[in-house]
Amino acid sequence: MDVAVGSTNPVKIDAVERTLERFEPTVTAVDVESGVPEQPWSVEETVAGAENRARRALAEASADYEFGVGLEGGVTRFDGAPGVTLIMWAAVTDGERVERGGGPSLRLPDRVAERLEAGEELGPVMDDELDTTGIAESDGAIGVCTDGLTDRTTALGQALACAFGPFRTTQYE
Ligand SMILES: O=P(O)(O)OP(=O)(O)OP(=O)(O)OC[C@H]1O[C@@H](n2cnc3c(O)ncnc32)[C@H](O)[C@@H]1O
Ligand SMILES: [Mg+2]
Repeated sequence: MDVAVGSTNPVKIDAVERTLERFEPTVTAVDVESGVPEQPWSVEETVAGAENRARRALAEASADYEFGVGLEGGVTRFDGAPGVTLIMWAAVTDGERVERGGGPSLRLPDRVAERLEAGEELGPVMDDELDTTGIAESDGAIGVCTDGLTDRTTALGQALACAFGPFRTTQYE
């Protein structure tokens, strides 16, 4: 099974390889535009980014690729939940159908939220606050903020499972 992923972030490639392991996929990174701002600020923008990445990755891969996958991180304010919440969405397409799945979500620390409100991007803000380099390409904000109870690879993998699963089961027929 050949899968084209619309990102070159190693954490996203890893999430796809690990989650789809039982299908022994060949996973290829395709550098595509998400078509949304670098820091999506709503569910709508985040889902659209995932979908654009999935469609564009499959379109740019060679013809024998079966699935395009898009993973997108975003932030939003949810009615009924305080603060700014980190969200992540996955999209999978086989070229016709598109399925979407959400990942875990988590309230960001207030000092991080304030900088995002001021227009900054989560990855660089986390690196600055934590004195790390490329945290978005390893444990991610979700790894740091959960004290390692989960990490970005696992969290993105959950979103992918929810978007990919419907292609494998007969429940939606
Ligand atoms: O190369 P791409 O695929 O764009 O990878 P990315 O890390 O930039 O990932 P996204 O564009 O999907 O995420 C949008 C922004 O949110 C940041 N982000 C999302 N989840 C994160 C996490 O868990 N930790 C740190 N930054 C995160 C990310 O670095 C971007 O600034
Ligand atoms: Mg990005």
